[in-house]
Amino acid sequence: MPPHKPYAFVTYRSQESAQKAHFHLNGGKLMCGENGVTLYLSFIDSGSVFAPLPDGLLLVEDFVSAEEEVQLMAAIDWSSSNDEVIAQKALKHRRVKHFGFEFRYDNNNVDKDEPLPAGLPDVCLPLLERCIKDGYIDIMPDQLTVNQYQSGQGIPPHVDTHSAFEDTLLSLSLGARTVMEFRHPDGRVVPVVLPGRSLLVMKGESRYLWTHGITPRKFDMVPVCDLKSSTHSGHDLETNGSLTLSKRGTRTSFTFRKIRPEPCRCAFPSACDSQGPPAPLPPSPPALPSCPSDAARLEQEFVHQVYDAIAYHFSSTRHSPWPRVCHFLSTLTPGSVLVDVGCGNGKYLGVNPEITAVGCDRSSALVQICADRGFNAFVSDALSVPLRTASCDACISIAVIHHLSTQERRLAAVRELVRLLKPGGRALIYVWAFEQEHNKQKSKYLKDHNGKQNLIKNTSEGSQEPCEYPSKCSDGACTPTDYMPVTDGKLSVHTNRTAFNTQDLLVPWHLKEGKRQEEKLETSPAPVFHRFYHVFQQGELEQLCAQVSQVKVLRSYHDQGNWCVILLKEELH
Ligand SMILES: O=C(O)CCC(=O)C(=O)O
Ligand SMILES: [Fe+2]
Ligand SMILES: [Zn+2]
Repeated sequence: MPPHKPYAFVTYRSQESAQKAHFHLNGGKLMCGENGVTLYLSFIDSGSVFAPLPDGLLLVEDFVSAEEEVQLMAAIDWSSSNDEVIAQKALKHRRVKHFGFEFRYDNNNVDKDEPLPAGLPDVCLPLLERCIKDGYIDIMPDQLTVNQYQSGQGIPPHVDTHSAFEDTLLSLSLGARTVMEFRHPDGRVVPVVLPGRSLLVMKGESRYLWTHGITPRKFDMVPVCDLKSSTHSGHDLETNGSLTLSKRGTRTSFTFRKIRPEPCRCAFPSACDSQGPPAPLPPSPPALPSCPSDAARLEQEFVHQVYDAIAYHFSSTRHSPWPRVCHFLSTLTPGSVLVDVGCGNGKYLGVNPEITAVGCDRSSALVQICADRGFNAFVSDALSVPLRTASCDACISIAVIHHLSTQERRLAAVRELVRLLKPGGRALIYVWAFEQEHNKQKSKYLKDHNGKQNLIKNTSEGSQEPCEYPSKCSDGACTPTDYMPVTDGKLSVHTNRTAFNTQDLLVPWHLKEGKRQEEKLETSPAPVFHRFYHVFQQGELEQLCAQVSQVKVLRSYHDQGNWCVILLKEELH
């Protein structure tokens, strides 16, 4: 049982006995004291802990002796603040010192023309020579970053900038054991136990494609065999496959890197800043999905990956909460539990301070932005939210369900929202409307659209993406069949500020990057990403909700280019 955590891990010898325990214990009452407690069980896959290391990753245990460890630690003077000599930064999560070149966390790069006066400390040279002799690296590193983590501190998942450093990264761990997580873009996670005095060599795929990071926490779950001294080898029967907790202490790491003089030419362009962002235009637009796995793939590529890539820019265009959503939130009674499914940057999570608001989003980059703003948010798919049935007084899902690519999945998303609601609870859903003009009123965006300036903007506050009202639709005579996907079955790419002529489409997002990238813009155009949308026709959202049992549509309305419903979950009789 991790200290101060309200849960425990239990390991079973076989899957059958684990299933049996789950069946008999989950939801059961345990009498203790007057009230008793309810047990909730869920399966945790410990498989990843025993997964093979990512390609190109090598862990060399006992790379330095205990004496060398002492010498290396002593060589770092944390009290000095002489920025002329070495760049020292007190980062929120850990202490950092740079030698050779400063690594700048504002642009994630190094000033290659401005070496620091102090090169690598002399004590490092013997062990670097050993690295060359043993074949861990080919060239002598010229940059060193020393990180010091107290128990509970960490470093966010990242790939060391390709254009800044050559292939091989060496990370020497000193002091306390910790766990570093490697994540592949396909979702695989491999925790790697780093004992003190070990050397981690990251090359190839593990360096270029997988992110590495240390989750800030005070205890790690580690295989029992990793706690034994390295002289005791062999996984005996008792401990084979068992996990235990390892308490974190202070860990100091020396990361040695070689500055890269030329742009990176690695074989992983999707993660390579030298080789630009992924193909700006889909070479061949995808077709509407014909099976569930196609649908999931389409959304993965044309929704999830895009939001992760544009998260910061997207968030900077989403600051004002929409008034009618705020009004809904203000009607919730104090103490209500609200979940915002697809919460984006969390702009609705703080609107009503008298309720408990929790957000979730598919994009971990957006969830990170929520966390940075002090909101409760977690990564989750809208089709499977890890919250208990009937646990929420209210749900909102604003501009989310239109990103699902089949009717079944949009229906499943509504069902999932309703599942979360307590009987008597209410849900508010917004989806982007095919009709951008309602009751002869253009959406706010269209009214605001009066100059070239707006043309480069992706969005305006109060409305979704630009769309001029389709002239042939203005009499309301269009039927759904007029707007089926285009000819060859491929999705069409929507041209901003032109009429929708189909309900299923790809909407471009022109990434406007930060200052550093603006400089780059002079030579290369802003990258364009494409998001899948299914824009809803009048009545379609209500029809969808009508298929869900135990819920009724309290109200439906058009708000600034969106169709909206408020649902009420009925009491069971
Ligand atoms: O602490 C470590 O081993 C890794 C540090 C790291 O990833 C970095 O500074 O880029
Ligand atoms: Fe790193
Ligand atoms: Zn690269």
